[in-house]
Amino acid sequence: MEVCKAVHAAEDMELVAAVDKDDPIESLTKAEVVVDFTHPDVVMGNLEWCIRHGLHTVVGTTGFDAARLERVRGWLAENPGVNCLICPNFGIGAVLMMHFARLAAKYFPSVEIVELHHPNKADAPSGTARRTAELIAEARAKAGLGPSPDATTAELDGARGATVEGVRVHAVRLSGLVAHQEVLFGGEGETLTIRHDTLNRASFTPGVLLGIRRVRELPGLTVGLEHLLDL
Ligand SMILES: NC(=O)C1=CN([C@@H]2O[C@H](COP(=O)(O)OP(=O)(O)OC[C@H]3O[C@@H](n4cnc5c(N)ncnc54)[C@H](OP(=O)(O)O)[C@@H]3O)[C@@H](O)[C@H]2O)C=CC1
Ligand SMILES: O=C(O)C1=N[C@H](C(=O)O)C[C@H](O)C1
Repeated sequence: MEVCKAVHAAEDMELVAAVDKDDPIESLTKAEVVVDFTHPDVVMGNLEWCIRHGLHTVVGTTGFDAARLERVRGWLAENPGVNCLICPNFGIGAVLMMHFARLAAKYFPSVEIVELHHPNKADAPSGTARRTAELIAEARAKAGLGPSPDATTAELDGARGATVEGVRVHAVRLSGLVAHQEVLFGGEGETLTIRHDTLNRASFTPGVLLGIRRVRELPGLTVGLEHLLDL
Protein backbone atom coordinates (compact mmCIF):
# COMPACT_ATOMS: atom_id res chain seq x y z
CA MET A 1 0.00 0.00 0.00
CA GLU A 2 2.78 2.45 0.98
CA VAL A 3 4.68 1.48 -2.19
CA CYS A 4 1.60 2.04 -4.39
CA LYS A 5 1.12 5.48 -2.81
CA ALA A 6 4.78 6.36 -3.36
CA VAL A 7 4.84 5.19 -6.99
CA HIS A 8 1.58 7.04 -7.65
CA ALA A 9 3.10 10.22 -6.20
CA ALA A 10 6.42 9.93 -8.08
CA GLU A 11 6.52 12.25 -11.13
CA ASP A 12 8.69 9.89 -13.18
CA MET A 13 6.57 6.76 -12.58
CA GLU A 14 3.15 5.45 -13.43
CA LEU A 15 1.31 2.89 -11.32
CA VAL A 16 -0.14 0.59 -14.00
CA ALA A 17 -1.34 -2.31 -11.82
CA ALA A 18 -1.74 -3.30 -8.18
CA VAL A 19 -2.21 -7.02 -7.62
CA ASP A 20 -3.49 -8.45 -4.35
CA LYS A 21 -3.84 -12.11 -3.39
CA ASP A 22 -6.87 -13.02 -5.50
CA ASP A 23 -6.31 -10.60 -8.40
CA PRO A 24 -5.21 -11.86 -11.84
CA ILE A 25 -1.41 -11.68 -12.04
CA GLU A 26 -1.67 -11.09 -15.83
CA SER A 27 -2.31 -7.38 -15.30
CA LEU A 28 1.38 -7.10 -14.34
CA THR A 29 2.41 -7.57 -18.00
CA LYS A 30 1.57 -3.87 -18.50
CA ALA A 31 4.46 -2.95 -16.17
CA GLU A 32 8.16 -2.40 -16.86
CA VAL A 33 9.09 -3.14 -13.25
CA VAL A 34 7.16 -5.24 -10.72
CA VAL A 35 7.55 -4.66 -6.98
CA ASP A 36 6.84 -7.63 -4.69
CA PHE A 37 5.93 -7.16 -1.03
CA THR A 38 3.84 -10.26 -0.42
CA HIS A 39 4.71 -13.32 1.67
CA PRO A 40 7.69 -15.68 1.86
CA ASP A 41 5.39 -18.59 0.83
CA VAL A 42 4.37 -17.02 -2.49
CA VAL A 43 7.26 -14.81 -3.54
CA MET A 44 9.12 -17.53 -5.44
CA GLY A 45 6.09 -18.31 -7.64
CA ASN A 46 5.57 -14.61 -8.29
CA LEU A 47 9.22 -14.13 -9.21
CA GLU A 48 9.35 -17.08 -11.58
CA TRP A 49 6.23 -15.82 -13.34
CA CYS A 50 7.58 -12.25 -13.67
CA ILE A 51 11.01 -13.32 -14.89
CA ARG A 52 9.52 -15.71 -17.46
CA HIS A 53 7.33 -12.82 -18.67
CA GLY A 54 10.37 -10.53 -19.11
CA LEU A 55 9.55 -8.22 -16.19
CA HIS A 56 12.24 -6.64 -14.02
CA THR A 57 11.51 -7.15 -10.32
CA VAL A 58 12.24 -5.23 -7.13
CA VAL A 59 11.64 -7.49 -4.15
CA GLY A 60 11.07 -6.56 -0.51
CA THR A 61 9.55 -9.88 0.54
CA THR A 62 11.84 -11.83 2.84
CA GLY A 63 12.54 -15.53 3.41
CA PHE A 64 15.44 -15.85 0.95
CA ASP A 65 18.27 -18.28 1.66
CA ALA A 66 21.15 -19.37 -0.58
CA ALA A 67 19.05 -22.09 -2.25
CA ARG A 68 16.24 -19.66 -3.13
CA LEU A 69 18.69 -17.11 -4.51
CA GLU A 70 20.25 -19.82 -6.67
CA ARG A 71 16.85 -20.68 -8.13
CA VAL A 72 16.26 -17.02 -8.97
CA ARG A 73 19.69 -16.88 -10.64
CA GLY A 74 18.67 -19.92 -12.70
CA TRP A 75 15.46 -18.27 -13.98
CA LEU A 76 17.38 -15.08 -14.79
CA ALA A 77 20.03 -17.04 -16.69
CA GLU A 78 17.25 -18.56 -18.81
CA ASN A 79 15.88 -15.05 -19.49
CA PRO A 80 18.84 -12.81 -20.32
CA GLY A 81 18.17 -9.06 -20.09
CA VAL A 82 15.74 -9.51 -17.18
CA ASN A 83 16.97 -8.16 -13.84
CA CYS A 84 15.98 -8.71 -10.22
CA LEU A 85 16.85 -6.63 -7.16
CA ILE A 86 16.17 -8.31 -3.80
CA CYS A 87 16.58 -6.11 -0.73
CA PRO A 88 16.07 -7.54 2.77
CA ASN A 89 15.58 -3.95 3.91
CA PHE A 90 14.89 -0.78 1.87
CA GLY A 91 15.38 1.60 4.82
CA ILE A 92 18.48 3.73 4.32
CA GLY A 93 19.22 3.62 8.06
CA ALA A 94 18.91 -0.16 8.11
CA VAL A 95 21.27 -0.51 5.16
CA LEU A 96 23.76 1.73 6.99
CA MET A 97 23.31 -0.34 10.17
CA MET A 98 24.24 -3.47 8.21
CA HIS A 99 27.20 -1.67 6.62
CA PHE A 100 28.49 -0.41 9.98
CA ALA A 101 28.06 -3.88 11.50
CA ARG A 102 30.10 -5.38 8.67
CA LEU A 103 32.84 -2.79 9.28
CA ALA A 104 32.88 -3.41 13.05
CA ALA A 105 32.78 -7.20 12.83
CA LYS A 106 36.50 -7.91 12.59
CA TYR A 107 37.34 -5.94 15.74
CA PHE A 108 35.19 -7.88 18.26
CA PRO A 109 35.39 -11.52 19.38
CA SER A 110 31.70 -11.58 20.40
CA VAL A 111 28.64 -10.70 18.37
CA GLU A 112 24.91 -11.37 18.68
CA ILE A 113 21.90 -9.88 16.88
CA VAL A 114 18.52 -9.04 18.39
CA GLU A 115 15.72 -8.22 15.97
CA LEU A 116 12.33 -6.97 17.19
CA HIS A 117 9.19 -6.82 15.05
CA HIS A 118 5.40 -6.49 15.10
CA PRO A 119 3.60 -9.78 15.83
CA ASN A 120 2.10 -10.11 12.31
CA LYS A 121 5.46 -11.01 10.83
CA ALA A 122 5.58 -14.47 9.21
CA ASP A 123 9.29 -15.19 9.17
CA ALA A 124 11.86 -15.38 11.95
CA PRO A 125 14.56 -14.34 12.03
CA SER A 126 13.89 -11.30 9.85
CA GLY A 127 15.46 -10.96 6.42
CA THR A 128 17.49 -8.04 7.72
CA ALA A 129 18.87 -10.06 10.64
CA ARG A 130 19.78 -12.94 8.34
CA ARG A 131 21.57 -10.63 5.95
CA THR A 132 23.37 -8.84 8.79
CA ALA A 133 24.53 -12.18 10.17
CA GLU A 134 25.81 -13.22 6.73
CA LEU A 135 27.74 -9.97 6.29
CA ILE A 136 29.24 -10.23 9.79
CA ALA A 137 30.15 -13.89 9.27
CA GLU A 138 31.90 -13.04 6.00
CA ALA A 139 33.93 -10.27 7.68
CA ARG A 140 34.81 -12.49 10.66
CA ALA A 141 35.94 -15.33 8.42
CA LYS A 142 38.09 -12.93 6.37
CA ALA A 143 39.70 -11.68 9.61
CA GLY A 144 40.32 -15.25 10.82
CA LEU A 145 37.95 -14.98 13.80
CA GLY A 146 36.46 -18.21 15.17
CA PRO A 147 33.11 -18.61 16.91
CA SER A 148 32.03 -16.06 19.54
CA PRO A 149 33.04 -17.27 23.03
CA ASP A 150 30.17 -19.12 24.73
CA ALA A 151 30.46 -21.58 27.63
CA THR A 152 26.80 -22.67 27.51
CA THR A 153 26.47 -26.41 28.02
CA ALA A 154 22.88 -26.59 29.26
CA GLU A 155 20.06 -24.64 27.71
CA LEU A 156 16.33 -24.62 27.12
CA ASP A 157 15.50 -25.00 23.43
CA GLY A 158 15.77 -21.60 21.76
CA ALA A 159 17.23 -19.80 24.78
CA ARG A 160 20.37 -18.91 22.81
CA GLY A 161 18.46 -17.99 19.66
CA ALA A 162 19.00 -19.29 16.14
CA THR A 163 22.38 -19.61 14.51
CA VAL A 164 22.83 -17.94 11.13
CA GLU A 165 26.28 -18.55 9.62
CA GLY A 166 27.60 -19.01 13.16
CA VAL A 167 26.04 -15.79 14.49
CA ARG A 168 23.36 -16.00 17.22
CA VAL A 169 20.13 -14.22 16.23
CA HIS A 170 17.27 -13.58 18.68
CA ALA A 171 13.80 -12.66 17.43
CA VAL A 172 11.24 -10.72 19.52
CA ARG A 173 7.61 -10.32 18.36
CA LEU A 174 5.71 -7.63 20.27
CA SER A 175 2.55 -5.58 19.73
CA GLY A 176 3.38 -1.90 19.31
CA LEU A 177 6.66 -2.50 17.52
CA VAL A 178 7.33 -1.90 13.81
CA ALA A 179 10.84 -3.17 12.91
CA HIS A 180 13.98 -2.79 14.99
CA GLN A 181 17.40 -4.38 15.28
CA GLU A 182 20.39 -4.26 17.58
CA VAL A 183 23.77 -5.67 16.69
CA LEU A 184 25.77 -6.26 19.88
CA PHE A 185 29.54 -6.51 19.71
CA GLY A 186 31.71 -7.39 22.71
CA GLY A 187 35.44 -7.21 23.32
CA GLU A 188 37.86 -6.82 26.21
CA GLY A 189 36.17 -4.42 28.67
CA GLU A 190 33.85 -2.80 26.12
CA THR A 191 30.77 -3.33 24.00
CA LEU A 192 29.45 -1.63 20.91
CA THR A 193 25.73 -1.58 20.09
CA ILE A 194 24.47 -0.57 16.67
CA ARG A 195 20.70 -0.04 16.71
CA HIS A 196 18.23 0.82 13.99
CA ASP A 197 14.55 1.64 14.47
CA THR A 198 11.89 1.71 11.78
CA LEU A 199 9.15 4.00 13.05
CA ASN A 200 6.76 3.77 10.10
CA ARG A 201 6.40 1.93 6.80
CA ALA A 202 6.82 5.05 4.68
CA SER A 203 10.51 4.84 5.61
CA PHE A 204 10.95 2.00 3.10
CA THR A 205 9.60 3.88 0.09
CA PRO A 206 12.60 6.08 -0.91
CA GLY A 207 14.69 2.90 -1.15
CA VAL A 208 12.00 1.11 -3.16
CA LEU A 209 11.71 4.04 -5.60
CA LEU A 210 15.51 4.06 -5.99
CA GLY A 211 15.39 0.33 -6.76
CA ILE A 212 12.63 0.81 -9.36
CA ARG A 213 14.62 3.59 -11.05
CA ARG A 214 17.85 1.61 -11.17
CA VAL A 215 16.93 -2.09 -11.57
CA ARG A 216 17.08 -1.89 -15.38
CA GLU A 217 20.82 -1.13 -15.22
CA LEU A 218 21.67 -3.93 -12.73
CA PRO A 219 22.31 -7.09 -14.73
CA GLY A 220 20.87 -10.37 -13.40
CA LEU A 221 20.43 -10.70 -9.65
CA THR A 222 21.46 -8.01 -7.16
CA VAL A 223 21.00 -8.56 -3.42
CA GLY A 224 20.96 -5.50 -1.16
CA LEU A 225 20.28 -1.80 -1.59
CA GLU A 226 23.87 -1.04 -0.60
CA HIS A 227 24.85 -1.65 -4.25
CA LEU A 228 22.91 1.50 -5.19
CA LEU A 229 24.31 3.73 -2.45
CA ASP A 230 27.70 5.37 -2.55
CA LEU A 231 28.96 3.70 0.66
N1 LIG B 1 12.58 -5.28 2.39
C1 LIG B 1 11.95 -4.41 3.17
O1 LIG B 1 12.40 -3.27 3.36
C2 LIG B 1 10.68 -4.81 3.80
C3 LIG B 1 10.25 -6.09 3.67
N2 LIG B 1 9.06 -6.47 4.19
C4 LIG B 1 8.69 -7.85 3.88
O2 LIG B 1 7.66 -7.83 2.91
C5 LIG B 1 6.79 -8.94 3.10
C6 LIG B 1 5.37 -8.41 3.28
O3 LIG B 1 5.34 -7.71 4.50
P1 LIG B 1 4.14 -6.72 4.85
O4 LIG B 1 3.98 -5.70 3.79
O5 LIG B 1 4.40 -6.30 6.24
O6 LIG B 1 2.92 -7.75 4.83
P2 LIG B 1 1.38 -7.41 4.67
O7 LIG B 1 0.67 -8.65 5.12
O8 LIG B 1 1.04 -6.10 5.28
O9 LIG B 1 1.21 -7.24 3.11
C7 LIG B 1 1.40 -8.29 2.22
C8 LIG B 1 0.32 -8.17 1.16
O10 LIG B 1 0.56 -9.12 0.13
C9 LIG B 1 -0.67 -9.76 -0.14
N3 LIG B 1 -0.43 -11.06 -0.73
C10 LIG B 1 -0.26 -12.25 -0.13
N4 LIG B 1 -0.08 -13.21 -1.06
C11 LIG B 1 -0.12 -12.59 -2.27
C12 LIG B 1 -0.01 -13.04 -3.61
N5 LIG B 1 0.18 -14.33 -3.90
N6 LIG B 1 -0.09 -12.12 -4.60
C13 LIG B 1 -0.30 -10.84 -4.32
N7 LIG B 1 -0.44 -10.35 -3.08
C14 LIG B 1 -0.34 -11.22 -2.07
C15 LIG B 1 -1.38 -9.82 1.19
O11 LIG B 1 -2.74 -10.06 1.03
P3 LIG B 1 -3.61 -10.63 2.27
O12 LIG B 1 -3.55 -9.56 3.31
O13 LIG B 1 -4.93 -10.82 1.66
O14 LIG B 1 -2.94 -11.90 2.71
C16 LIG B 1 -1.09 -8.43 1.71
O15 LIG B 1 -1.94 -7.45 1.16
C17 LIG B 1 7.35 -9.70 4.31
O16 LIG B 1 8.20 -10.73 3.86
C18 LIG B 1 8.15 -8.63 5.04
O17 LIG B 1 9.18 -9.17 5.81
C19 LIG B 1 8.25 -5.62 4.84
C20 LIG B 1 8.63 -4.33 5.02
C21 LIG B 1 9.89 -3.83 4.53
O1 LIG C 1 8.09 -7.78 8.14
C1 LIG C 1 8.51 -6.61 8.31
O2 LIG C 1 7.83 -5.74 8.85
C2 LIG C 1 9.85 -6.27 7.85
N1 LIG C 1 10.52 -7.16 7.18
C3 LIG C 1 11.84 -7.02 6.69
C4 LIG C 1 12.75 -8.05 7.36
O3 LIG C 1 12.32 -9.20 7.54
O4 LIG C 1 13.90 -7.73 7.64
C5 LIG C 1 12.35 -5.61 6.77
C6 LIG C 1 11.90 -4.86 7.97
O5 LIG C 1 12.53 -5.40 9.09
C7 LIG C 1 10.39 -4.93 8.11
